[in-house]
Order: sequence, then C-alpha cells, then structure tokens
Amino acid sequence: MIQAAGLRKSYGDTVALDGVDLHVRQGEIFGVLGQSGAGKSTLLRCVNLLERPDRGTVAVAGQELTTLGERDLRAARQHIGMIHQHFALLSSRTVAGNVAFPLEVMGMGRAERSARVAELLELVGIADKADARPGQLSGGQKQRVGIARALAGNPKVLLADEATSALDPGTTSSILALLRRLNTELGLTILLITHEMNVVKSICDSVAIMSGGAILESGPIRQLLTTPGSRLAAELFPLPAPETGNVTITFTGAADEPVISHVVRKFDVDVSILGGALEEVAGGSVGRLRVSLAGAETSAALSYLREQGLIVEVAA
Ligand SMILES: Nc1ncnc2c1ncn2[C@@H]1O[C@H](COP(=O)(O)OP(=O)(O)OP(=O)(O)O)[C@@H](O)[C@H]1O
Repeated sequence: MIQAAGLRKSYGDTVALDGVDLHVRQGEIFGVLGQSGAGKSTLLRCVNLLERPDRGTVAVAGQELTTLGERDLRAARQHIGMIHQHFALLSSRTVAGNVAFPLEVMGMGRAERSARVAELLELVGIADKADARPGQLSGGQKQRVGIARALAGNPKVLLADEATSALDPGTTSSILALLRRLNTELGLTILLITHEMNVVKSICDSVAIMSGGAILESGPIRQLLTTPGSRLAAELFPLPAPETGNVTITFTGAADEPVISHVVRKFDVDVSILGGALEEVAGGSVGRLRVSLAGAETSAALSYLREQGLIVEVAA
C-alpha cells in the first residue's frame, strides 16, 4: 500500500533520511519507532510529499507520487489522511466545522456535507460534541476530531504523527483502540510514527526501527521477535548484557509448555534462571528468558530447545 525506495533528505549538513526503504502492506498498522531526531517525521512528511525527498520514490495505493505535479498531488493527498500530535484543529470553528473543512475544499454540497460530518462524528464517538469548540474539549476528544477530519475524504491510508504523545496513558489506550477499530472496520492502512514502545506493542502488526536517518530493522513484529539478534526483542525485553555462555530463549505463544522442566528431566543439566519477561505483542504472547545451563548434556539440551521451536541464542 505504501512503497518507498531509496529516500534521501538533507537539511544543509544534516542528513535526515539516508536511503530509506519502506514497505507497508494493505490493511496493516505499521509503526516507525525511534528516538528524537531519528528522522521519523521527515519520513512521514516524505510519504505524502509534504516534504520532497532529494532522492528516491514513494508510491501510495499503486500511485507514484514523486512524479506528480502540485495539482495531481493535491488530488492524491485526499486519499491520504493525516493526524497530528497537537491535533492542528481550527479554534474558531466548531467540531463539526473542523470535520467539514476538507469536504468544503473538495467542493461537497451543504446537505451531503452535514450528513457526512454526522456520520464521521458518530464513527469516532463524539456525535454529542458537534457544536463545541476545540477549546472546550479534552485532548482525547480533540484527537477524535482530528481522526474524523482525516477520514473525511475516505482515505485508504492514515498517517499518524505521534498521535498519542500529548495524551495521558488512559486516553492513549482509548485512541489506540479507536485506531485499531478503524483499521479493522474500514480496512484502513495506518502508518504511525512514535517514540513509545508501548504504542508499537499495543497496536502494530509491523515495525521499522529507525536511527540516524536509517532503518535498522523492519518487518512483521512476530517475525522480528523470533529473529536472532533482533533489536526489537532487545528493546522490548531489556535484559542485562549476557555473560559468555548465557542462553537467551525467545518463545512465541508457547508459554504454557513447561519446556524448562522437560529439559531438566530429560538431560543431565542444571538450569539457573537469570531474568525474563512475558509480553502481549501483536495479538499474542511473546516471552524472553535468560538462563545459564551447566552439566554434561548442555549442548543436547540446547538442541532440544531449538527442536521445540524456541529461538535459542548463546552469548559468545
Ligand atoms: N525543516 C528542517 N530544517 C532543518 N533541519 C531539520 C528540519 N526537519 C528536520 N530536521 C533535522 O533532521 C533530523 C531528523 O528530524 P525529524 O524531525 O525527522 O526526526 P524525528 O525522529 O521525527 O524526531 P522528533 O521525534 O524529535 O520530531 C534532525 O536532526 C532534525 O534536526
């Protein structure tokens, strides 16, 4: 649904994007995770060409955007909704007036417009706030207005720029739940940028980890977590640096299998547990356990764990 290749963007001597490739599949929620200054906002702005990349190509819904002139680009952007960290609402307009704004720009007639606005406010759960001004709303309600406005043109893609960073944890959860519902009910593809692992953990299907203008690792979350050496796994489950010979075991969905007690019973080994955690990620449970094994049958025990489908990494 979104295909970017070889994106480069510099501001003077600062290289904000240093050859970025991005592939977001239709119907998924894709998170770009990174620290401040990693290049996330620049990447998002290059996807709808609010910022023109110095080099590289961007296609959204099969349409190559980088070759379009300003007029065609404006038309193409109607199919790409965007929501912002600080909501970007017009304070002089009511909630309904804010949501109506893009429909006015599209030239939609008054009656059709007001029916569409009512439908959108209902969809995001703030139909009762239609006549309120943004200044009278909570942060979560403001973001719901932002989402309704972004959906006005029936976009195929929604870009979310730190959409929950200005919200408290409870409100963040309700906005993330709304985004997931819109993703499921409307088949909306969502590309979001965030510096919060929690956002990735709760709603993303895929992720790209970004640093210094480059993507270090990207793909479906469950696939990344079961790839040896995964940065995502290391960030999601911060364990102390391993000592030589320590074993890190990553498992998905198999936490109910008593594999460790099997190993101890089947082989001549002792297992000491050094640390670990279990998390709900991408709709399933994923766990990481750091252990040390001692005994005559250590290597047979490690082979057995691998045969059970666990990812087993031995620190060199
Ligand atoms: N308009 C601009 N002019 C000059 N430098 C810029 C501009 N926009 C971004 N940069 C620089 O490009 C780099 C990447 O910035 P960007 O805003 O994309 O990062 P980010 O990961 O979104 O960070 P943050 O979460 O703090 O916004 C930074 O070094 C930033 O200072």
